[in-house]
Amino acid sequence: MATDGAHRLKSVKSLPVDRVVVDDDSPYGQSSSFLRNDGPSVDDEDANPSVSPLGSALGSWGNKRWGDTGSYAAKKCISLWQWHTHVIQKHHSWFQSSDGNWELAKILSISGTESFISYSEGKSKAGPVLVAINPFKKIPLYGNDYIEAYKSKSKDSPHVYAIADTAIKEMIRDEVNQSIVISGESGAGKTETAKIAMQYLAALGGGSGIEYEILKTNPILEAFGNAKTSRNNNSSRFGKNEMILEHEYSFTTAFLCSDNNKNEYHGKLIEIHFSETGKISGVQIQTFLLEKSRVVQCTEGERSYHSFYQLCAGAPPPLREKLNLKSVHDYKYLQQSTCYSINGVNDAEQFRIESLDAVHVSKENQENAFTMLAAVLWLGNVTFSIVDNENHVEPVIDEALLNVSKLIGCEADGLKLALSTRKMKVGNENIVQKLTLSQAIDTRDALAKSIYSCLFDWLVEQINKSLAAGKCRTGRSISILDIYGFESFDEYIQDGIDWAKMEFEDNQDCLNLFEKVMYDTSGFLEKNRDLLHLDSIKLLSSCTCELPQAFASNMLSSSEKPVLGPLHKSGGADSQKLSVVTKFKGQLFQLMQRLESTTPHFIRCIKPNNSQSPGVYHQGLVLQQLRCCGVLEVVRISRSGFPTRLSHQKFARRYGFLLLEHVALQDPLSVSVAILHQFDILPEMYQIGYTKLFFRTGQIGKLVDARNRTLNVARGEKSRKEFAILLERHRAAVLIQKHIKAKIHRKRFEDIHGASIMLQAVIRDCLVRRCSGDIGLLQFGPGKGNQSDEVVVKSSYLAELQRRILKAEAGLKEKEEENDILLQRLQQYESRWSQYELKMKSMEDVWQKQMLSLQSSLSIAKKSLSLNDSERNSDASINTLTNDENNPARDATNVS
Ligand SMILES: Nc1ncnc2c1ncn2[C@@H]1O[C@H](COP(=O)(O)OP(=O)(O)OP(=O)(O)O)[C@@H](O)[C@H]1O
Repeated sequence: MATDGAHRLKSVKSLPVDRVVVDDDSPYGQSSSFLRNDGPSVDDEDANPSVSPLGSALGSWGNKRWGDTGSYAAKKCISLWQWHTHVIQKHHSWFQSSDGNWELAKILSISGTESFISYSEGKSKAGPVLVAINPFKKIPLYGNDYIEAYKSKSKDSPHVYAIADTAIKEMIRDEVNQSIVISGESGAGKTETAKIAMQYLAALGGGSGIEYEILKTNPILEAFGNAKTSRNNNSSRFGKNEMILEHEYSFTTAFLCSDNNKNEYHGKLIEIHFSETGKISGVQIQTFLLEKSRVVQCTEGERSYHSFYQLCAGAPPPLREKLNLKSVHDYKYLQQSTCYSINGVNDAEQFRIESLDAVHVSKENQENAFTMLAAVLWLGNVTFSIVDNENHVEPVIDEALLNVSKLIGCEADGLKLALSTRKMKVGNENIVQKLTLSQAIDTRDALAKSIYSCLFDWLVEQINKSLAAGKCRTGRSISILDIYGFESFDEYIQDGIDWAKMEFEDNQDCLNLFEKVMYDTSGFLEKNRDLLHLDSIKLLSSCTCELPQAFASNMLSSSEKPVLGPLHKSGGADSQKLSVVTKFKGQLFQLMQRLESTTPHFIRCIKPNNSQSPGVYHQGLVLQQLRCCGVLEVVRISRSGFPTRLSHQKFARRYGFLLLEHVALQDPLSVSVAILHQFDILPEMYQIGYTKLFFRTGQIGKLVDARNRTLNVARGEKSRKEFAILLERHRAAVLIQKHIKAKIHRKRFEDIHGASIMLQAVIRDCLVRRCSGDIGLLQFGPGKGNQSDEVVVKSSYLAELQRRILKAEAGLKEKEEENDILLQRLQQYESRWSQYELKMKSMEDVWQKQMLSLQSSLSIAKKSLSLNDSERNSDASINTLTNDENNPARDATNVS
């Protein structure tokens, strides 16, 4: 899905110069005009039915400003494609070539109704919305290498990873919760995209092992919440809203107008919590109404929930025996559609209890859950026989009825009564009303639907308990939602912002119409009346099995809540007023509340064909989705609203240090205003609220860049200081070394010198004594001296000589040892010295790099300054669509 080509709105190959006549049937404009409004438009009120010829259209573009600072105010009526084209280059446009395909091309010249164009390589980003086309096959664009590439920013092409990366980085940087809103029609790839986003977040925020458990929630939710539909073999029946598809404004209106019989809204919100260190600390899953009707009825070619088929095919023999499981062909709820299998899917293999193990659902609870699945299947086989001439019925006591009562743990008679009678209070009297066949079938099906949906909710609750964020929770989270979000005005109003300055197409009228109108619920809402009568709830609460009891108590407690729910005790006129609309509104309100505090990022999934085939691209279908999906709406809202919001405190704290004059002691509002002035932010580009500052798309980018640059300079300053200290140390070390070396050498010299002198003295002494002995002999003469005395003198002299020699040798040895020690010290000093040298070298490298990066940021800043100047004087709006770091437009993702 996220190939480069896939993320382009359309991949275009280079073709030779061609000659085309602008097609009157262009989906981007119905005549040769580029200003026809035949799709989602920037501003409908400017739609001009009197079309302009191509030449003048181009001419008029040349005078328009579509940059960040001008486009919000410009009122033009151009189609999405034209808009993109225009953003790329004003002389580019989309043309239909002879093979019927639409290609981006450069207009070389125009002659009358003919234009000479050159097809070119087209790259078009859809601003704050990532457009992801489902490839319907595995593509090598995911996994660790890609995660690393996006993490290190060595890749920045549009990708789900890029969106997830931005979300996680903005969460940490801004300390604001983020949301990734994934929308698209059934089969467009929302579920897969959500998984890919989760994969990235798990890789970046993983480490504790919880990321593995989080990823394991997907197979569980898919088994119990997904089913094969005509549009998607693995369609989430809790994570989608088929009604959006047909109506672009909002799902609220779409819901009303839908001709889809299911009339059920589905949704899923996965909230991933992070610890202070940016690691995942837990997850919270919120699912909205499950498509319950699928449990008891599904249309031709579709299937019920995967869990039923997986259980029947994959349950091990002991479990099979315990639940008295049969083949899928034997269950009436599954028989209706005559579709039992999915091409290429082995249901037995999909029966994977290790996922339940991974999220710590106990073996006992796993078996309880499978028992409920079997009970639902057997309920569908319960039949009725007419017992009187008023068409009243009673369930047939057969294998099905007995199995149900055994599986849920109730008496067969109790079940029989609950399915065929209804206790009512008329006045002060309690009466028992027998049910007709259709009423009994409704009651049976309502019980089956309730058991299944309660089971689903219970499973989600188990997952949430198991993966709840513990003490490490910081309150920061990224929510992944596969449904639309839209701008809320409440925040503007609360902050005193004049939101009349924003040109929104408000659908409040639709909402109002939708709410204050009284609907006749019979017929329209018939299928949504999952009314479970008190008798059935009482039956469940009387069951001996744990789960039915828990379901009953949940249903009773939710029925006591003031918000209208699916359950009404009376089952009378009041419950008829109960509408899906009310339920939907409550859910929507909660969702909006939750999302309002987040910075949203949008991914729009596109289905390239309806046959779920790889390599097949239906232009019309894609165009229709682009038109209906609201991509343009999101872009428009993000550009016309004030999507970037920061409290005065936060803004002052973050950017205050950039101020040239010292205003640190002033209040945050004054600091904020001073910053805005210093950076020449045009007054129409922001609004100052009571508590927050509101910025139009792209404005904050300038400040972010300045902040980063200044912080980089500060980092350079720090390195310089460190370098100076090291240099000083280095010099000191050299000096010390010099002195030590000199001292060592001097000492060595003195020692050797001393030893030599001593040796010389000893030898001289020896020689002198030898001479003096001879003289003595001569002097005393033989008669005067005594021979033995002479021997004594000589031997004592020799002994003295030896003693002195030994002493001199010992002295020498001692000196040598001292020398060794000194040499060792010298070596130590030398090795320390080389370490210092290495450190110095690396510091020099760092220093060099920092100098280079500073130089390059300086030149970028200079360039962007000169670009900004030239942008102000031209209509270039190219930058507004890119999410480039240096591009202010990246803030466009901050749409609420
Ligand atoms: N990125 C992808 N790579 C490969 N195949 C994909 C990708 N995205 C979607 N698909 C294929 O398309 C099918 C439908 O996708 P997915 O179930 O995510 O659609 P969806 O929009 O969630 O539909 P629904 O609203 O019905 O639940 C998937 O089962 C898968 O076969």
